[in-house]
Amino acid sequence: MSFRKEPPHTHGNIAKSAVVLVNLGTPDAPTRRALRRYLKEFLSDRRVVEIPRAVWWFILTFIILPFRSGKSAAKYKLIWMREGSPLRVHTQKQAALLDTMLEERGHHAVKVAYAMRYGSPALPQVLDQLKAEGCDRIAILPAYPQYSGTTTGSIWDAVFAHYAQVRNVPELRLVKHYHDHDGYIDALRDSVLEYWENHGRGDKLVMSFHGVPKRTLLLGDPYHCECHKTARLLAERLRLGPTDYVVTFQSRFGRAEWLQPYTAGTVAQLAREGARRVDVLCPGFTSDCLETLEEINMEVRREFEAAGGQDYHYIPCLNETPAWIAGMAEIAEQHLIGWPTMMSPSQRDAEKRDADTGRERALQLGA
Ligand SMILES: C=CC1=C(C)c2cc3[nH]c(cc4nc(cc5[nH]c(cc1n2)c(C)c5CCC(=O)O)C(CCC(=O)O)=C4C)c(C)c3C=C
Ligand SMILES: [Fe+2]
Ligand SMILES: [Fe+2]
Repeated sequence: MSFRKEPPHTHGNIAKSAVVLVNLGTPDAPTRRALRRYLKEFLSDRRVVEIPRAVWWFILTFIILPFRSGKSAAKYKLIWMREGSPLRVHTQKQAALLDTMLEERGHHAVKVAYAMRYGSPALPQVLDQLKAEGCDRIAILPAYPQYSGTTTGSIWDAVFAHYAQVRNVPELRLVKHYHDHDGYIDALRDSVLEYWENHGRGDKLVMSFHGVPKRTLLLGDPYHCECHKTARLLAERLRLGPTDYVVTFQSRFGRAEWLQPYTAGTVAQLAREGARRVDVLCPGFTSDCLETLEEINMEVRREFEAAGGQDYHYIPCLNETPAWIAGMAEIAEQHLIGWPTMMSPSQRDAEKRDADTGRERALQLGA
């Protein structure tokens, strides 16, 4: 096996640190063609669909891609923003704001980049670019607060697969999860309280998380428990009683059983039981995306109204809210400990002078 082309090693380089905010990925355009490319990459990941490869290849190629690409493109068209897909727009803005926030907190020597697990900007390209810029310390921050093998585990696969081809591998830190981190829970609490202050409050708060097949829970994936812990902590912070909120799972894909209760069925049931108003929050998504803006704010709203519900409120994701940017900075800081992130430009110059002296010494020694 050959390795990727490595920039020549030079003595005296000051290693820079970087945080890479990694999200799922999204199509480049709301078109059938772009959806086909995106879904093919996403759904070919054996972390995402765990059925025998040959069987799945057949189903994906001849059933899912031909039928789903067009249907999904139509859904993306409904939520597409002037600047592009909401998921990418928010992730990009979050990364830029996190960069500024870390700078304000004194971390002058950290760069923040963003990447996608599927689609663009592709994680391997971003990691290559950071290497070219001299970043030799990389912290990977997934956009998923709760760990699941299907999401965070898959990001690790991509990171390891990339560095398996690299000779000079940077120092790495991987943020596994922050489902119970104060910075995240407090940001969620603030966003719900602000929403209630501006729009009043419903009979029930529905906390809807993206689902996964139930089988993954039975096989040891901690995702379900982490979602429930997030919900419990948020409910405590909001001083909710056990009947004031419900935890549900959305976005079922395929025919197998997924984590229950399902969001759409629960919301319709609440309407039938006489709830006039529900407020729906998606705490597992840190950026608004297809699954929140179309599925929750459009499809599930219709189900609630069809079942006799009157007043349906969707509470937006954390997106670029200042509390969440501060929360992300706290999470990042905890994982940057021990790295020289606070070096000021003058300290960097001094360090460089020392390093240059070291280089001269190395040259004398013939290194
Ligand atoms: C938040 C965590 C997520 C988990 C866990 C997750 C698991 C998972 N998803 C699918 C299938 C699809 N998901 C799709 C979109 C999508 N999924 C997440 C997040 C999680 N997925 C996000 C943020 C998005 C939105 C992306 C965007 O562009 O806005 C889609 C594509 C959309 C569609 O065609 O409906 C599919 C398909 C599986 C199978 C799975 C776990 C096994
Ligand atoms: Fe998904
Ligand atoms: Fe559990």
